[in-house]
Amino acid sequence: MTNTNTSLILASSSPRRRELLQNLGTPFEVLTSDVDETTAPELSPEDVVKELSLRKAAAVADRLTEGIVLGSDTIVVLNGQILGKPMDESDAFRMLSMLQGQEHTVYSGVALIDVATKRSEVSFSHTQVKIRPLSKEEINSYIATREPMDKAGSYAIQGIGATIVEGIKGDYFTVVGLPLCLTANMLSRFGIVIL
Ligand SMILES: Cc1cn([C@H]2C[C@H](O)[C@@H](COP(=O)(O)OP(=O)(O)OP(=O)(O)O)O2)c(=O)[nH]c1=O
Repeated sequence: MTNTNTSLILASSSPRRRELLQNLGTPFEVLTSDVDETTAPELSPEDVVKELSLRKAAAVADRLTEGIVLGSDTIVVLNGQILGKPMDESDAFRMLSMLQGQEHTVYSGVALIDVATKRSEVSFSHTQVKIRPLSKEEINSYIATREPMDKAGSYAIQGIGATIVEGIKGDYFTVVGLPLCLTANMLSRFGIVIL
């Protein structure tokens, strides 16, 4: 049963998140806002993605009078170090050099805000990803495709980056940027029932 009376708003400029949310088959609008993505250095990875997901949802919810707003955030964590989106090509090279031959964890947060009641819920999911060993030439060729430039950790599992991922433990969609099983579960508590 799909509830079409409750309007869903995706607070994201990420084309990946839009495509991922379309998989659920429920209608939604996209609204974006600029939020400061800096967080306190002592925060754990799960608290970082939860805080930023809520911040993104709240920035859009503040402009509305009703609807359910969804915000999300994705980070890559290697040995306790958080890798966000690369600033430039040399930053992407630095990240991919660190990630190659290693296992890391991708965290994605999900926040929902009911604008009318101000009720909110925030959660996260994490997935382990193993990147195969890469030569400097391979890293440079990958950066030359431009694919790494707007992705957390400087790779995209759903693109050419699929050729550098040896395997994952956990939910694939968490790596791409929106944990769909978790999102559907949360949406059901806000009146948007997918199945
Ligand atoms: C690890 C990984 C990340 N990503 C992307 C998902 C996110 O778009 C991006 C992480 O940056 P985010 O800051 O989470 O999101 P965003 O700035 O792209 O979009 P918005 O804040 O407006 O919602 O990295 C992939 O597409 N594939 C991957 O394999």
